[in-house]
Amino acid sequence: MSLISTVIYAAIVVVALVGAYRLSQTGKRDKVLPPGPPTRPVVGNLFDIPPRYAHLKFTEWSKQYGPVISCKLFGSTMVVLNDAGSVMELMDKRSGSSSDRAPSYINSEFISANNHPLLVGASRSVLMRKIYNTALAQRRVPDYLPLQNAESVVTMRNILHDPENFYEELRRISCSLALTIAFGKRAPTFSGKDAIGFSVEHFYHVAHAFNFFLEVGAAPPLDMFPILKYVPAAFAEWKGQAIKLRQQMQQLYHTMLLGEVKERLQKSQSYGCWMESVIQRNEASDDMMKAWVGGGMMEAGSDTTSSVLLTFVLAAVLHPEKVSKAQAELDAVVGSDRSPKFEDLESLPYCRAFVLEVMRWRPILPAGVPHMTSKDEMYNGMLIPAGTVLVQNTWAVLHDPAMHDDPELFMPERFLEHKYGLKKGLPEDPATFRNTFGYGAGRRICLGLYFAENTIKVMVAKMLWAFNFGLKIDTKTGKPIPVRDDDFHPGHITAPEPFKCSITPRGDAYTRTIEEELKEVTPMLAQYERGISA
Ligand code: HEM
Repeated sequence: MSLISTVIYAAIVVVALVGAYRLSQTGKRDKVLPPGPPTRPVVGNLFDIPPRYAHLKFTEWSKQYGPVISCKLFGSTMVVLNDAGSVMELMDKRSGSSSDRAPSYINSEFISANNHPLLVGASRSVLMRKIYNTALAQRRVPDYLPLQNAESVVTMRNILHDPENFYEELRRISCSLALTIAFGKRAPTFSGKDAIGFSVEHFYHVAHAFNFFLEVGAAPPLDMFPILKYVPAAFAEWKGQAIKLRQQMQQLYHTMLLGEVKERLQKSQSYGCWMESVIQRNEASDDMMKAWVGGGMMEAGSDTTSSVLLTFVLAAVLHPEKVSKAQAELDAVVGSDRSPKFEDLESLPYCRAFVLEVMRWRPILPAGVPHMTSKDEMYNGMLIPAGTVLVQNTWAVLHDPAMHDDPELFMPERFLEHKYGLKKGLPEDPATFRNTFGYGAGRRICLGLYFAENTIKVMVAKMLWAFNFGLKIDTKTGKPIPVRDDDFHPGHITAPEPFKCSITPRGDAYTRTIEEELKEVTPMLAQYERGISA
């Protein structure tokens, strides 16, 4: 063997050994990282994280390894924060370095061209958040109270007439409110199409398809193995699905919704809605961004609010004794001649506590929306490297037995005894806890928080005032149909799986008031019914 071939041979051996060593280290947890479940070579903890209810697994691990745990997914690191202290320190206080999002190849290259407000990186999110704040800032949201009140009256009336349809109705109102603010028109029914062909049903169909597509397993792990991007379309089913979804979303957000507003402005007409000002102020970089700003408001606002309202119905069905307490309060403060309004909430502490407990008991984004760190951070002697996916385990924070008595129990009373629903004696200091963990953290905290809170408070107060809730009786067996308190559908936004229940008016006086109030709000809502075909 010549000297040259010996050198080449030796080099090949070295490269192979280095490669083998690197591969054997892939998926391994470095000692400086937060602790976590044992890793496997190469894949790390990939197969330990269940695709369904991952937040429960993280909570279980946190009992074994401590409140801050890490998981390895091939070469990437994920850190899960399971208590209030670590979320407030790392995500709230140090939000300058924890407000990025992990890149998603499918979203940026195929679907939204990096325009989805929830998924954009930290720097682009600054512009998007500025645009959203022109509609959703705390000082703006009182403007929407008359609309929220009127739509809630419609919902009470629709449930009164068709109680079995409560699931669709709660989805309708949540979507209709976002639609009205953004595009200046309402959606009076779930399935009906308006003049441009928009329907709530179709909107949820497309939004759910997008959510499911981004879930682990729906497409190959392209962000971890970029080489998979180059697999020809004939062998990669996901490419065809992604292209179809992009077409559907562009048709809905760009052609239909944005197109309608632009056409109106070209004719010098105006509904005075937020998207008109987004177009006129021209802050968004291009039309695609404008379309996603509008569509994103609908997406971020509809499924979330409706999931909380559906969770409320579930809690009300399972806890009639708590409903009775709220009704006693409502009868004393409001009576039956009118339904409660937002202004009454000041005098309705039990109803407010009911809302807070619904959101604590079953948070609808139990594992939040993951952030990504942009620089190394140390926390209690552990390293959280730049590029770590940071998960706020909202479920664990709100079910922490060190903070909450009997966290699994539905007990609005805990919020009467303590501002944050914590154990007696724990401080009521805003530096140690807050009631908004369900809305995320730091610089990426939900932009619709104030608006959503008002919708939920008004709706919950009105529903508690109007209806009794209970189990449905099976007409064949004469027995109540059981309802589970833990049957929530998978996905990062979760809601109770459809369930049967009985929702009945509390009496004739309440029914009469609902019908009367419907007449009062109808003219106000009519202004948002332009362009709605029969
Ligand atoms: C109860 C209802 C709602 C809940 C529980 C909720 C929860 C959340 C959560 C957990 C996030 C991610 C925060 C983070 O990354 O830390 C988020 C983001 C967001 N939410 Fe909400 N949300 C609700 C309603 C709404 C509504 C009604 C709107 C608009 C009308 C809205 C608009 C947004 C937007 C635009 C973002 C993206 C913020 C960003 O990534 O910078 N949300 N929401």
